[in-house]
Amino acid sequence: MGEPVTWTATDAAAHLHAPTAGDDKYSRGVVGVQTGSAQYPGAAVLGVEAAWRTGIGMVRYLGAAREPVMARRPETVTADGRVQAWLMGSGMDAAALPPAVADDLRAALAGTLPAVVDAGALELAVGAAAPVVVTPHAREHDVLRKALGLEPAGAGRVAAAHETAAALGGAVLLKGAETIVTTPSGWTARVDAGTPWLATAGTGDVLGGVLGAVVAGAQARAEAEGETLGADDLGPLAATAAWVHGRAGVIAALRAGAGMPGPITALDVALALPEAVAAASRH
Ligand SMILES: NC(=O)C1=CN([C@@H]2O[C@H](COP(=O)(O)OP(=O)(O)OC[C@H]3O[C@@H](n4cnc5c(N)ncnc54)[C@H](OP(=O)(O)O)[C@@H]3O)[C@@H](O)[C@H]2O)[C@@H](O)CC1
Ligand SMILES: Nc1ncnc2c1ncn2[C@@H]1O[C@H](COP(=O)(O)OP(=O)(O)O)[C@@H](O)[C@H]1O
Repeated sequence: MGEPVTWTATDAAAHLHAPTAGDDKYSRGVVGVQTGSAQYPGAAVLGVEAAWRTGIGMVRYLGAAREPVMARRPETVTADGRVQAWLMGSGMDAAALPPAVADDLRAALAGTLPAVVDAGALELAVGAAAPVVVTPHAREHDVLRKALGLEPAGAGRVAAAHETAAALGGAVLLKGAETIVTTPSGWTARVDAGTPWLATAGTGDVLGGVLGAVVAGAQARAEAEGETLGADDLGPLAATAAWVHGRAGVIAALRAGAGMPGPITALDVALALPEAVAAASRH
């Protein structure tokens, strides 16, 4: 494992791309979203909102929470079709995945398109053919490690996250006050751009949407060059998403407290994403 880099605004800016005159909605990337459930419809709304507000050509929502998603974001497309990356698992309970949903997730993970795998889909990432980036919090990390035959992580978060990435053959974004991102080859970053006000329900679902949009955009650019993303490419993209999410949390908290950090909701974070993206682009 290499020495962890500290991810900065300049690093994030290098992985965020404003549209140009030559772009159209497809060239900017389409993210296919399989999130939410009857139990957790809100997670789907939050991830879709976040993907749109990070900047993306199209969000294709194919999960079980179409009604609330469309009520909030009518620009979302619910028809099946081509995508450049998948976002899956937020707002799903692994123990209660309907068989048809599990089949759809497995089919996506058996393909070649990059996938952002969160919450209820994490264990399905084990053995995936697709390049994956998983986004566990501490407890989900231990559940994933168990599925990989590893012991609980303990205190050494960086080493443990890398061990998980190597065993999985995928990138790992380990959430917490400090976010760790690491890839199978050993590339590792620390991202500490946020605020403890982010410790509120649904902010992880927002992060999933940010990362889905960033990965779909990068895959669209790779495809235009006749290339495709691999698991190691997903590390810097994940660190960028964590930076943007953290900065959006700070912007939202300062807005909520009229200049001093104040309490925020996950939707506040999603609404602050355009300013966070613009803040990175200034570097
Ligand atoms: N509006 C919506 O639709 C929302 C939907 N959501 C969706 O809900 C689903 C379940 O997600 P969840 O992570 O909240 O798992 P849940 O089964 O409640 O917790 C089980 C136990 O895990 C632990 N634990 C939890 N967090 C931890 C952490 N950060 N770091 C360490 N440990 C942590 C804690 O155990 P303890 O530490 O208390 O023993 C807790 O009792 C998932 O699909 C998600 O996307 C949420 O995003 C919220 C908004
Ligand atoms: N104390 C903290 N300081 C900074 N960021 C935090 C803190 N606690 C949590 N976060 C961030 O908030 C988000 C929480 O995600 P997650 O645990 O998945 O919550 P949820 O499942 O409710 O969406 C992550 O991006 C995490 O890094």
